[in-house]
Amino acid sequence: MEQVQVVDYRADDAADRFTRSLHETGFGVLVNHPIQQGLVEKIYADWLAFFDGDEKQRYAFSKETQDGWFSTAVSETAKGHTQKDLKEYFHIYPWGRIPPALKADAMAYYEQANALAGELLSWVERHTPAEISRHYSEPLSHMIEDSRLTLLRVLRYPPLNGTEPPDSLRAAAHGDINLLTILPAANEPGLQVQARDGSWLDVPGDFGMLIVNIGDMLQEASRGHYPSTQHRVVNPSGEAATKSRVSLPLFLHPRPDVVLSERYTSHEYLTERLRELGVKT
Ligand SMILES: O=C(O)CCC(=O)C(=O)O
Ligand SMILES: [Fe+2]
Repeated sequence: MEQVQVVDYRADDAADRFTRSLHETGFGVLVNHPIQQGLVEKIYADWLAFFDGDEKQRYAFSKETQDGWFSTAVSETAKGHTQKDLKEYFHIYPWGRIPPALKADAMAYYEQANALAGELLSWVERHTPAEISRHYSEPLSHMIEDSRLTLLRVLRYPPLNGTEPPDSLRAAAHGDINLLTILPAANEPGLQVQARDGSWLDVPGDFGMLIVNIGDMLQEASRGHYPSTQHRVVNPSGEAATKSRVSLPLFLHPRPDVVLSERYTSHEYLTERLRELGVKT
């Protein structure tokens, strides 16, 4: 496949190069973007401490609302896989439960990332061929306006101790469900994307970069023009296996009533996929 491009957000041709990378690989990476790296690093440090402590026990996730802490025992099994991922995570919604001491920074980040996402969606829209975009039921950036479902996930992949089931990965190969995902580079490597020939390539992820990928809902709405590419997080070995990995994806979700295609509204699509993941009844 073509390479995932690293694009300077401030360049004149940024929108063009970035959306071409999304079209060709499902991924694009930004540097010199407006998200504050200091805020990201503070969130990483504070949440690593949270996951190391006991307070998380009071935030067990709700199947109904999907907010709160998902322990390693309940974490997702990627579609088509049998082993659970080696991860725990916390789902943050502006209306949801969140430890009070962590709330202000998380909300500040949510606002910044959501604002940037709106702009990136308008880049995506502007660079969609007319024969595709005429099928969008509304402008893409409208689809996320006032959405209560856009989700900030703080992920913690614990150190490995050698007792992990064989074949289990930090995150098994999967496509994201939502429209677009915005992901600051994690504190440790491991994220890979699948090429058309089936091989796995490292996603550029120097500290400070911002990784963006297409989700299944945008693939559905764009009739495949923007592909939702399989990606995964591989297990570290040696010294790196003793370290936790933390990452912070924002999953942009449309309002539930948004029509994605003739087959699906966004609500129908999400419900079907959460059932498959085993986190909803
Ligand atoms: O942790 C990462 O780098 C990626 C996480 C991811 O792909 C996901 O949670 O959907
Ligand atoms: Fe993902």
